[in-house]
Amino acid sequence: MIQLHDKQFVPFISAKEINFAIEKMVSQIEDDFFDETPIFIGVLNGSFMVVSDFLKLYKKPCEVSFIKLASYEGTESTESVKQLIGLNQDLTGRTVIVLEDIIDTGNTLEELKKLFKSQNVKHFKIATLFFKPDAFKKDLKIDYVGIRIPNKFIVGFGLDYDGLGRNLPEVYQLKEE
Ligand SMILES: O=P(O)(O)OC[C@H]1O[C@H](OP(=O)(O)OP(=O)(O)O)[C@H](O)[C@@H]1O
Ligand SMILES: Nc1nc2[nH]cnc2c(=O)[nH]1
Repeated sequence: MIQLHDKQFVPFISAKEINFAIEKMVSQIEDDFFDETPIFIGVLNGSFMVVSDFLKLYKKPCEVSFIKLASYEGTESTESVKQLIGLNQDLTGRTVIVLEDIIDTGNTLEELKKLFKSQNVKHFKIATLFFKPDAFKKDLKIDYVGIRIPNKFIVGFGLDYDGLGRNLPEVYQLKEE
């Protein structure tokens, strides 16, 4: 068990399971886009670890860039997604694959779809390491999912609780009171 600020968390997903899920996503995307040079877009802050591990395993030509969006405060979604750093690159005609650490309510995903709609890309795909199907409220497609998880707050592997926990190499779940 670990303590971050006022809350306790229990081990949930090991580093090995995470690596296995990322390997699976890499091989699906390599197969689907073997004749393209995709540009992977990480959504900061949370995605930095999944982007890093994903790219180390991706063996075909590719590019990477980041945008910064945020909606979560404490352990709750705020419903309003703020764009803190935008796109600074022409994506016309490109294959764009967004890499997310987690899709929860889908508010961030909806904002991402809006953001990229006007960009005239060739393909636009969404890949997420973690997905909470029971929290997802949108009628939007998610193209690649690493691990489906229950609707409970998690930390580690890039995900934080009020700033702490992003550096943990495995994932922990909020302990029931
Ligand atoms: O589906 P949603 O309910 O929108 O949740 C998903 C978003 O929540 C997290 O970001 P957060 O807003 O916590 O910002 P951070 O990445 O800087 O921690 C995560 O990185 C996703 O972008
Ligand atoms: N740390 C963290 N951030 C999130 N953003 C959306 N869902 C979550 C979650 O379960 N944990």
